[in-house]
Amino acid sequence: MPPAGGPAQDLLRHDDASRPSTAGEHPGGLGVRCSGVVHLYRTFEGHDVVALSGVDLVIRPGERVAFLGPSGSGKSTLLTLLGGIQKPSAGRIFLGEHEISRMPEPELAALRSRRVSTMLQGATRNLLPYATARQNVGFARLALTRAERKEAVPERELLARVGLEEVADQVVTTLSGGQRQRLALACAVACGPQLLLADEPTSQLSHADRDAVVALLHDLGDELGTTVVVVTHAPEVADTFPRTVTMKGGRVGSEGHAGAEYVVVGAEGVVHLPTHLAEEWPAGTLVRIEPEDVDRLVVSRGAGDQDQGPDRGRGPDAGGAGGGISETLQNDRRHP
Ligand SMILES: Nc1ncnc2c1ncn2[C@@H]1O[C@H](COP(=O)(O)OP(=O)(O)OP(=O)(O)O)[C@@H](O)[C@H]1O
Repeated sequence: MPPAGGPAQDLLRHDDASRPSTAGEHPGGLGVRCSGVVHLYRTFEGHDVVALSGVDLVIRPGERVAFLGPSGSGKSTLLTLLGGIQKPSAGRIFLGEHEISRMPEPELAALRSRRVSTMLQGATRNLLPYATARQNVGFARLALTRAERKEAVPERELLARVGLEEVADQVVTTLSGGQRQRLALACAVACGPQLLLADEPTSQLSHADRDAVVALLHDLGDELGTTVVVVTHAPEVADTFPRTVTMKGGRVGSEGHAGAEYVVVGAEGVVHLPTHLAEEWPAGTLVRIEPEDVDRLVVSRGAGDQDQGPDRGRGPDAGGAGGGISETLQNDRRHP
């Protein structure tokens, strides 16, 4: 297994210090700001599906974030919006100073080809299947000028750094799943992006391939300051990211920072209950919210709820202790 264990600067930097590389420019990361982002899909039958229902999110330049959340919660949709692949139905998205939600397509295409790389779910969706590994990297670099291409890390060297030197001239269809994913990553970083978005980059990989891909993603962040956002279902992958954003029902439900989990207050003061409580206190349940002090709320399901809540027909044993489950919510000001 290749460079995963190697020094961080090995990923893209050219060995010959006298020859500058695209990677050597250290362009830094691109920050992201989403405000009230809503996205609807129209199905063939003409129904609207609400994929995102009001996402407010800020990602700082150079941050590394893992998007988590149940299937259908909107992770992939949000990633494609950040990558400028789709435009939101409503709301605003900024990458750095640029508002991509209103950007004309030619400008958006330039951003996508030079500054933002999106790895779609499934390595082969990002690759030309009947081209060789080396040709794929060459294709990914078409947006570079001739001079920039000359300065960039040579294709073979880039492939060596993701452990694919031996298979540089093999066509994609002959590569293993892990090799394809590493090739997709090499293509994604080939122009030295400032924002890398990767949807399930480790799904269906062996543990060794998964760890190698994750290490490469972090190397990119270390080396170029690239902002890295991944969608993942794998706790082993999420654990390597300093920040997690958990999507719930089309918006940001909670965030993890340095191992602590925070519920996120949404528009109009809406918060999601922790999952274990949401099951016991179904939608429509009446709760009391009482301030205990300035940074603490007590949320309790009162006795009256048994008569008024939506589960009133479920009997006294259904869900929770009618007389007094309570949860204390604390606004932790240590949160960055
Ligand atoms: N092309 C589409 N047409 C219609 N509905 C769609 C389309 N793509 C996604 N959806 C719907 O939008 C919602 C969000 O989907 P999305 O794929 O973003 O969620 P996700 O959290 O990434 O799910 P998963 O973890 O399964 O990939 C889901 O209800 C999904 O069925």
